Amino acid sequence: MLIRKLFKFENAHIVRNCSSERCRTSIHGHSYKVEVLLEADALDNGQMIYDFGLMKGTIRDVIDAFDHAICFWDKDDAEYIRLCQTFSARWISMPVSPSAEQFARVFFVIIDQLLQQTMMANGESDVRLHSIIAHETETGYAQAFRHDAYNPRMGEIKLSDVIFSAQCQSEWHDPQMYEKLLAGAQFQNPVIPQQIK
Ligand SMILES: Nc1nc2c(c(=O)[nH]1)N=C([C@H](O)[C@H](O)COP(=O)(O)OP(=O)(O)OP(=O)(O)O)CN2
Repeated sequence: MLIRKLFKFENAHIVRNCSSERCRTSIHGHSYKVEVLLEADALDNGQMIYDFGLMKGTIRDVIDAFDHAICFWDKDDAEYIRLCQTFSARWISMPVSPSAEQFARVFFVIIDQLLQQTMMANGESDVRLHSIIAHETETGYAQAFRHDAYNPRMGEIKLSDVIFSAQCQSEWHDPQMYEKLLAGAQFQNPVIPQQIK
């Protein structure tokens, strides 16, 4: 079974080398919608795949870091990158260009690792990330599945190569969250008392 939770953020970018002239030559923004799809073959103690409320912890934090931020490809022009970092407190450096396709892949890799390092505490047995859908506009989206996220032909995404500005990190519930993710630390879901056994 699949469940889906929708997140939203506003973000600015430029996508180098693409066919659409406006897109490759001018900084512009989108109201993104990101769908996180989880799957499992069993239910937890609340008879859910994964409580939607749990997705409002580290998963929401990491997506919300992109809100009101500018994203750039770390291979972009050095002067452009310097100016982004100078004039925007909120920026994210990515190892791939910020197309809808790559946003979907980047979110997949980060959220997949977050889930792997999360200590489940309510009977979730095999919850796993199914896919990420990144809607760039009302009419266009990209959906990344596991084989896309880790496909070297689409560019390797190492977690350590996704860099969040200090301002982006400061608004997380735990500003050290990404450092902990990189270090392999565990994230503990809340343990709740069972009302009916
Ligand atoms: N496959 C992709 N194609 C395009 C992407 C992308 O990320 N993946 N991105 C862009 C631009 O960012 C552009 O702003 C969005 O393109 P488009 O859908 O053409 O935007 P419109 O606002 O013109 O959409 P309409 O709903 O058709 O008016 C380009 N392509």
